[in-house]
Amino acid sequence: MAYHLKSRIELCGVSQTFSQNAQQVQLFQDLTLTIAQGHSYAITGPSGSGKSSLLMLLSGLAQPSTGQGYWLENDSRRPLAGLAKEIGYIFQQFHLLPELTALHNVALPLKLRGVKHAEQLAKSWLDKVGLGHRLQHKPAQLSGGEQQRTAIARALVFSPKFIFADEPTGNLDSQNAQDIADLLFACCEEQGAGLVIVTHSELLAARAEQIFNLAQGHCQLRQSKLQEVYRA
Ligand SMILES: Nc1ncnc2c1ncn2[C@@H]1O[C@H](COP(=O)(O)OP(=O)(O)OP(=O)(O)O)[C@@H](O)[C@H]1O
Repeated sequence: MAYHLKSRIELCGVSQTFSQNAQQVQLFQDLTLTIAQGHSYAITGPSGSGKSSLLMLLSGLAQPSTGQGYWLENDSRRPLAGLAKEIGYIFQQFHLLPELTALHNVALPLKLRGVKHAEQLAKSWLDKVGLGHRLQHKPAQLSGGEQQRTAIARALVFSPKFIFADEPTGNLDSQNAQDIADLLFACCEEQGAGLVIVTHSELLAARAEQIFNLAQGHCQLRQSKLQEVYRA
């Protein structure tokens, strides 16, 4: 795939500060990072170092305290907030809609995009994540791992350009974890999605083309199998 055809996400000189108990906590400062469609990335680091917060910034779901995030496509450079319809996000806490069945949770992003046969497609994705027998169950009637797999099906069902996954295998046994990792990396390799995974699992991180480590406010490239280097 040619360099200029890929969408990219750039964070330029980004800082994130939170107010906690009347104190300012700075998670990271002057962070610059680029990710590209069709490639896979893992973010590792100690608990509380800001990995989930960084994922929210990269996806445009949160705004940095200072600095800018951009979405570059062809010759255009747009604010990251405009990326919302193009991304699949797997939240650490799943965020399934409690009143909807698994089938309707997964069909919802398709319906919002006006896709025909949304429920049929949603069913095929629930089959892929091994939940073909849980279509009519609501989130409260599903185990933690089943909720996680439903959330993964919901994030992948509309072939997003970028997939952001916060601890996507955290609640799964080793066989399910491997199956879900296979599915995520297949979306990256076969459908050309960009994939960013936050994980404590070295096994999962090792499958990504680049591994970043976030610690004490700094994000360092730990390992790279990429030929092309993207710079913000
Ligand atoms: N909206 C917010 N308001 C205030 N503090 C926040 C907010 N979001 C995150 N934080 C704080 O930022 C720090 C980093 O949180 P974050 O969830 O990004 O870390 P993490 O590296 O993903 O952790 P873990 O590996 O335990 O999931 C935590 O101390 C958290 O309390």
